[in-house]
Parts: sequence; C-alpha cells; structure tokens
Amino acid sequence: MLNSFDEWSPLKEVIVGSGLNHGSHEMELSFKLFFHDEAYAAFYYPTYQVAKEKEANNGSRRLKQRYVEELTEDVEEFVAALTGLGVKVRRPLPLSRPATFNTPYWSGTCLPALNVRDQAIVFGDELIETPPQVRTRYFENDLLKPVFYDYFHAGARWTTMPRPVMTDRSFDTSYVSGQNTPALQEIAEPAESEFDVGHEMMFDAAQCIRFGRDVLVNVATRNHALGVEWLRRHLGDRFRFHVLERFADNHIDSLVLPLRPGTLLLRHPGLVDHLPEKLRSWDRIYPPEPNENIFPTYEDDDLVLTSKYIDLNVLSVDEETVIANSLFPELVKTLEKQGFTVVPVRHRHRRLFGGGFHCFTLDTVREGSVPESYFD
Ligand SMILES: NC(=[NH2+])NCCC[C@H](N)C(=O)O
Repeated sequence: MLNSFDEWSPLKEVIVGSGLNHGSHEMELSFKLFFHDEAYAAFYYPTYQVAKEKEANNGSRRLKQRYVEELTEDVEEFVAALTGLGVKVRRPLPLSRPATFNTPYWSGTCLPALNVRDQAIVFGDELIETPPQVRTRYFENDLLKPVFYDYFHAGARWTTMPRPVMTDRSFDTSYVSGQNTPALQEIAEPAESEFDVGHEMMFDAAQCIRFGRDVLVNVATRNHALGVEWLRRHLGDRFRFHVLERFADNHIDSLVLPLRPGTLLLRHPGLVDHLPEKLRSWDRIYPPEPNENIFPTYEDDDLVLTSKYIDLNVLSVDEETVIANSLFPELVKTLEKQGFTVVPVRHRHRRLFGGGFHCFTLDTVREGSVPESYFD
C-alpha cells in the first residue's frame, strides 16, 4: 500500500528510474528555460554557436550512447544495492524508442522515466502527478502507469494536477529575463498562439521536500505559485506548505535534504536564513566543496545540466543509512563522521542526466502511519 510522509523513515518500496533510450535533448524554449541556471554557459556565445552546429535540423542535441550505457550500468548497481538492503524496487517501463508526439500546439520526443522524483509525489496514501515544465517530459509518467495502477488497485488515491497546454506564453520567464544569451532571445520573444491561456500551473514534485505534515516548497515563478496554490486547496489542512521564494530555479533536493528528524544536509550556511524558523534549530551537515575532478571530463557539445553540488542528492534508507555517490568520497566521510552508515554506489554522469539518487527515485512506501508534526 502506498504510504510515505517524509524523506527518512525506513524505506520499504521505491521506484527507480530508467535511462534507456535517452537519445537527445531538444533545445527548445521550455528546456532552455528550465536548465538556464546550470546550462547558462552552454547557452552563451561562442560555446553555443559551436555546439549549435552539431545540432540536428530540429534543434536537438544527441546524447552520446556511451554515456547512456554507463548511466544504465550505474543505475542497475544502485538497484542491486537497494535490493541488498531489503528494499523492494519497482521500475518504470523502459522507453523502447524515442517516440515523437504532437499535441495540438507543439511536438516533442519522449524522454525515459529516469528522474522519477520530478513529476510525481506521495503524500501519505495519495499519489499526485505534477504538471510538466519541460515539453519533452509531457508523457514521461505514462511509463510509470503499470506501477501506479498497482498502487491504485491496492487502495491508493491517485490524482493528476491540471495539464498545461504549454504554448510559449504559458511560461513566466521573469526568473531568467534580463540576461542576454541566445537562449534568452528566444525566451524573450515567445511566439503567439491562438491557444494561449496565459501563465499556467507548471510545477515539479522535486520542488517539494516532505517533513511529515510540513512540506518545504520552492517557488521561483508564477507557474510554480499556481501549482502550490492548487496543492494547498487540494490537500487542505492535512499538509502545510512552507514557501521558499526563489530558493533555487526549480528543484531543491541538491540544496537541502533532511536525513532524520533534527538533522539537515544543507549545501551552504547562506541558506539557513531562508528556511522556516523551526528548521533553523536543526543540526546541519555541510558537504565538503566538490572538486571538479570528481566528475568525468566532457566535450563542448555535452550539456552539463546540474551544479557541482548534485551529489548532495542522496537517498535515505532509514534514519541511520544513506546511499551516496562513491565518486565523492569526501561527502561519504563527512556523513560517516556524523554517525551515518553510508552505502556508496557509483554514479558517473549525474551532471549530464540532471539527477542523483534522490532524483532517480520515488519512495512509495516508508514506515509511518500519520503525518507527524516536526515544526510545532
Ligand atoms: N530532482 C532533481 N532532478 N533534482 C536535481 C536538482 C539539480 C540542481 N538543479 C543542481 O543543479 O544541483
């Protein structure tokens, strides 16, 4: 039965994503807007211009097959580690081929369900699918349907937030506007469409971090604010949302993660003042500064989509046990010094595929029967 309220209670069941057939990135407005903060350099002249020559006619950038293969090896080892810890692992359908689709308004090519944290969230016995922000991710959750149906048959509530039409004018671009990069020129001149409905609800589950009854949520755009308003109305007083204004561009699970009640993994001390009052008295673990040499060397046309802090994106198996990237041994040591048992698993291309172990997973069953209050 679907049951999960926080990020640290003993993990029983988890969905682990699959990167199979991740063919390319489509360099269109929603992608550039979403990854603007981290891929900024790639969207800048002259790098952009050089790499652009390697793009296909439709503006898509191929991902090298070797990276996808190595990613898949690492994900399978991660699955084996979880299974070894007694956690039941569920998998999405693999993407059999990069299928192209048309909506009435635009077209795209499907991505595999890799970062399954991003577009679905569990509040107790309810699964909520969030409305996509990147066009090529529009049908990604369909690959999770067999798993979602299993939870539904077992009694879970299953809700989908309103789906956006996603014309150019659906996007609130104020977060990135004013920066003069080629990517931004496209964003600054959104095409008009007869289907425009104005700013829409577009919001990712990974903008939320669950602490039982209390949920931290990052809001950087009007699109996000609408999403949070929907969640508040829908969930009523069962959960309380604490908004972090522009804490990040979107996802926050490489900035702050609770490892157990009273202990946060936090990217840097400057973030403390942005946290809700109650969390400021929790113990904080700061990661050592990641050195560039813990990452593979990439070429000009490889798009680096995350910050170098991505390895903070650990997955808690229980209040003492954390799965962390073995390629960042200094972080492993830091966590061990704080008394955690760390299960090291290798994850090489986290910066190319936009996520670490927390992003790759959706914890569907953890122990606990009510949303506890940690903020009172
Ligand atoms: N759920 C996720 N996909 N999280 C990934 C967040 C990565 C974050 N933008 C960073 O660059 O560090």
